[in-house]
Amino acid sequence: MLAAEPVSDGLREGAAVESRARGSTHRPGAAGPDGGSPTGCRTRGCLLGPLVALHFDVGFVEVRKDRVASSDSDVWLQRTTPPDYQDRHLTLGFRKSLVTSGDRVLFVDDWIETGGQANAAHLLVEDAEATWIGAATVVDALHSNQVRRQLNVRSLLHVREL
Ligand SMILES: O=P(O)(O)OC[C@H]1O[C@H](OP(=O)(O)OP(=O)(O)O)[C@H](O)[C@@H]1O
Repeated sequence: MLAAEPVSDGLREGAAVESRARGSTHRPGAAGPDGGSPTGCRTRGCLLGPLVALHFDVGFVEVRKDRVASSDSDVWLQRTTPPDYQDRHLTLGFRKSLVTSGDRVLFVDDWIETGGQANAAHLLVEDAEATWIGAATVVDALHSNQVRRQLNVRSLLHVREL
């Protein structure tokens, strides 16, 4: 869906600035059309996710990173990532009640590099017995084609274009 949109100069420039800010190897942060629920990793993913959700008039669910246990009694689904681009093992999660078996989920983020966070989100969607549509990112910096295929990643730009 995002890949069908023309890439504006502003978007390309924004991604390039982000790339420079993080160094040449890194980047800038989940979501669903057609009745699906966009999900988004804070913080950048949480800027993009709601915009995509508004565009498709569907719900948005934030994927929280390393959530601090709160006082509420809600049940959370949580998964720990494999090492991400910063070699971190992050615990990602969302309230169980927010994603259910009838939902179709598109993961929206600004950047994907190892695919660690998107992979954890994929497992969370499976835990919720919902359907994973794929991952839509602004920049694809994946090194592995296997991850791209497995998670059905679609991006506006490849990191080589920055
Ligand atoms: O493919 P991976 O290796 O998992 O990396 C991708 C993630 O890394 C960045 O988020 P970051 O953790 O830097 O936080 P941010 O969302 O606050 O930018 C990016 O926004 C993705 O969420």
